Amino acid sequence: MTEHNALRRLIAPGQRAAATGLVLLMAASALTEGLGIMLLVPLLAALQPGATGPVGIWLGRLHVDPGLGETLALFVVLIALRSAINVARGSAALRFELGVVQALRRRAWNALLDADWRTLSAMRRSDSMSLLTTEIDRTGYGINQAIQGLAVAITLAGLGIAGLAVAPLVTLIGGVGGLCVLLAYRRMRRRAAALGERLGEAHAGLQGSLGDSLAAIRTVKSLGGEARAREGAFAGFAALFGARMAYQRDMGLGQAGLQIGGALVLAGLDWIAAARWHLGPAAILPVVALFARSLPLLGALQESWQNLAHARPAMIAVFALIDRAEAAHEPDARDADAPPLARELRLDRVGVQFAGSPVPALTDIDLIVPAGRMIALTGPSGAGKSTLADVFAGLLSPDCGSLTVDGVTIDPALRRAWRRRVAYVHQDAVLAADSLRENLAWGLPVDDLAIEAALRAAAAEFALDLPEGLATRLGDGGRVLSGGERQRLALARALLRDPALLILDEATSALDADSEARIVEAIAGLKGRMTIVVIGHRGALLALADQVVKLDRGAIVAIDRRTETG
Ligand SMILES: Nc1ncnc2c1ncn2[C@@H]1O[C@H](COP(=O)(O)OP(=O)(O)OP(=O)(O)O)[C@@H](O)[C@H]1O
Repeated sequence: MTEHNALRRLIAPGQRAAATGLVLLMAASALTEGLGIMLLVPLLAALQPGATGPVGIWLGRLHVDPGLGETLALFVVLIALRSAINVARGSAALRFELGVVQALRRRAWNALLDADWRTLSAMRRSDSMSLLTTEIDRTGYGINQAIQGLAVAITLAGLGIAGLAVAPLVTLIGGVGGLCVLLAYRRMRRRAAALGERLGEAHAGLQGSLGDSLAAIRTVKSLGGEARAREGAFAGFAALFGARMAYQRDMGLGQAGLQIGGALVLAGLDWIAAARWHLGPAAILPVVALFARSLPLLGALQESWQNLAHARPAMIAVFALIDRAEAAHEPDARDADAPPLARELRLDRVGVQFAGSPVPALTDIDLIVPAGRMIALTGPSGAGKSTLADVFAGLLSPDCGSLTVDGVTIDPALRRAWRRRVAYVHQDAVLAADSLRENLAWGLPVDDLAIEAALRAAAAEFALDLPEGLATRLGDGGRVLSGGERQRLALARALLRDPALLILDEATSALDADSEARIVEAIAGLKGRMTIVVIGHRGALLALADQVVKLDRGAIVAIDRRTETG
């Protein structure tokens, strides 16, 4: 993807008007700058009568002969106007940049939230984090540099026009020289892109290493893994340091070359203009002013372009994430309604194979779960229990075969609607750094009475005794709960959704005997009110099930029917 393509994708149609306004402000600023340089001619003429130049000749033809006072006053007005335009340009540029970044973040986050589970589960969390945070920030920086580069290019064009009026030949030579310099720096911009890629990798690596260590900080400490965690993070810090320094060195060298080369060209041109062409001060001084102003601008243009090239890999990576997630978009299903699970849940010849895996996770699964019954999935680790539960939950669409509810196939258009009827309690109950009430309601409009009833049904009454009740803050920095307490809260959260299908993945794995007995009792109370799928090896839960389905290597190897399920 070229800079141009990346930028075109960045500027959403809604932001085109803002972009046009910004370019107009830049043009106005450049115009005042060019006029300022042109004013040097009447100023010099007022100071030294008889000094002319093309501008002086034009003014003569127009019968305009401003005096010193008028010229100086015009100067001040022009500078004041330019300052006002630049203030407006600065805030318009920032608003535009932040608008683009915000739109990009929203789009990327929406794309991730709406992507199907198979795609999401194959993504590395730290990569997505790095893209959503640092890489989008770098993209914003790239936009900022593109804006600055454009402003500089427009100013240079304004100065060029003024130069053509003041000293056409010298300006033409200078302009061609400037273009050659920009072309000569192409290799440097390519290097900047390569270093930008290195910086992106360093960011992602560091985020991965820090994220992994922080997520497992308990294990790190209990297994004495601090040295390993330190080494991993320090290697990430060093990679980041190296990538930043290498780029800075390149930038410094590039700018030094440009300044030295520019000074040589300026000196040469001035010498030719004075010694060979015998031009007077009215012609030479504006040219000197023009070059003295243009040279740093040329440097700034090259710098912005180089910075843009450096940020380009981040833009490409962000768009790759968006494209991947958008390609896996699940249909909205806001208006769709899934069957209520009044009769049965059925799997017909279901098969699942994950990308990159040589063997299928599930093969030829035929299973019927009558509504209101409870089945347990058992089998050795890796047998496919969680994968099968994901298919039941409508998280994973099978590669072959079908999931039907009351005879209706849950196709991609119905998958989200079906998930609204399902509550899934996972092995690791996730609690956010928020109040107990928010953690349970999770956006659902439920009152405190409903929350208390769900807590009781999930054998989680302990939560009602917390000093601040439902307002107690949990999670990071909040109240620390035991694994068993967290799982019971997760069950309460699931029950609040009044699901037609409740799936419990190793829901009692973190519980002590007493808590397990309480949760088993809670689940026994739920039997008949909803259809329940449990994954687990524990005897007490298995004893509750109407069917125990044993899986091995992705296939059903035995079904033990405890009650009449037909
Ligand atoms: N997102 C994924 N990508 C690739 N392979 C996967 C993915 N999820 C699961 N698998 C593979 O599919 C197989 C079944 O995994 P699954 O998690 O369903 O087993 P399980 O019976 O639930 O195991 P456990 O009891 O250890 O949780 C395993 O070989 C696993 O490595």
